Amino acid sequence: MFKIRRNDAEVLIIPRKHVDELRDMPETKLSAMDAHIKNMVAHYTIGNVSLVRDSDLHRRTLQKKLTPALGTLIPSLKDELNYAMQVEIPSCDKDWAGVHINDVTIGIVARISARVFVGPDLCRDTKWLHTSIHFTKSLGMTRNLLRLFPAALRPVAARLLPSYWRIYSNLSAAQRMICPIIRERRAAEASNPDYEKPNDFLQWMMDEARPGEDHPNDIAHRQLLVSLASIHTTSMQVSHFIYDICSHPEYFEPIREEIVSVLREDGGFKKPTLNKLRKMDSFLKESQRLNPPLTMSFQRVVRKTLTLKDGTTFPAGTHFAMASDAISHDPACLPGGGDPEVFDPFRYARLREDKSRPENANRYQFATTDSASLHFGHGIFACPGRFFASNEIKLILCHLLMQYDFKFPDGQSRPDNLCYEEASYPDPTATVLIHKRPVSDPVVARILLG
Ligand code: HEM
Repeated sequence: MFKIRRNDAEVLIIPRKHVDELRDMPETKLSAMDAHIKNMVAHYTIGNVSLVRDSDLHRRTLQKKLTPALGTLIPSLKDELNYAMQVEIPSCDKDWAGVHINDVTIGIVARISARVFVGPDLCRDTKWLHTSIHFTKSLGMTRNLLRLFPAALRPVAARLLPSYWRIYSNLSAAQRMICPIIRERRAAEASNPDYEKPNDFLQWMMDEARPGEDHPNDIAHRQLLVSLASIHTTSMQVSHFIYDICSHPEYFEPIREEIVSVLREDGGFKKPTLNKLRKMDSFLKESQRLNPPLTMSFQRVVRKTLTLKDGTTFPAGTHFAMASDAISHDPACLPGGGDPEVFDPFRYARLREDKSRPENANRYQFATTDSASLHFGHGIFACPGRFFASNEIKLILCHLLMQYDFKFPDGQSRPDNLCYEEASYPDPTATVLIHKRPVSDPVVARILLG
């Protein structure tokens, strides 16, 4: 056990052996949200901290409404994806085009997520797309800068940062766009017994909201917080995948063969289709293992002094985390053995297909967490959007990989990731070359393009 000193806080790194005892401890004892609030410097970046501290409306809605609806969302995600690819990918039919792939993936993810979050009209509104993307950028920048200042100076420092003011102008813009929609929907529901409610995350939050959680301004703010939690995390994963497959081009064919075989077998994107893409799932997990979004995860703040079974005591207020990146590089934590420094994208697929271990079939998936795989967190406060993220990423990759070839420009290799404190990002300035390819299988072409 050791402490690391971040610019703004001391974080205790605890051993992996404790994670199973801690994973399901209730918020009253151990708080994931208190850690998020500290990490986000939320008194400045969110402002109304009680929105997230005293209510879990968006987490509840993700778990109770979004995840169970995943199978039914594929047609609208796919529809928006075809449109998003036309808008976000430059023309490259005749020749290779250079792109900053991270810009492309942010654009695509923001658009298709918005289709599910706010419905078919607002998701094509460039003002909404700009607001949801730039809210995250401004908030991230403000958080990083404010972490450099002692708490006493933050009230002054925040007001000197243009990014701080941008957070609140993005929030006002979101409220101006979302609040009238909420009011219209409520009025329609109250006045028309045959009113059919829209099937989007905004509506699910409206339905799920308890008294005190239902003010339109707060729902709009939450909608931005869900964008914050989802757009950049998901698009970074797609960018890492593209960087990794360009570094290991021998994997294009096996992944494409799997897509063709699964789509032909199912005749389209049916409910189980994306789960059948085991090689792609394994590639994603390996890519995340070596390029995690955070080097330390499972961050929690102890609310009441806590004594574990082995006598270890954490005083109230302790902020701890697991060294999730170091764990990913520990040979003892690598399922199936092997060298953790080697990029072996099908290592998890092989484990799942091992007929002598039928219990493995549903383990080691991209979206599953365990004490050795902590990049979505773990336990009751693990990322509630990870199943949606996994589906969305696979759908995007099926379309991108079947319709485009990718490679690095001559002489360029995988760009190093950028790091700031515990956060790590794919280099947004690296260029990838992209070229349209024909989808030769007619069944797959109809499914993807239809
Ligand atoms: C590859 C993409 C993603 C990654 C790597 C990721 C990672 C994480 C991690 C590490 C946490 C903290 C978990 C913990 O402390 O145990 C988290 C929390 C969270 N994630 Fe994700 N996430 C992703 C996508 C998404 C998406 C798509 C959504 C929404 C649709 C989402 C919504 C959230 C929310 C709301 C929380 C805070 C949970 C709370 O309220 O306690 N995430 N995520």
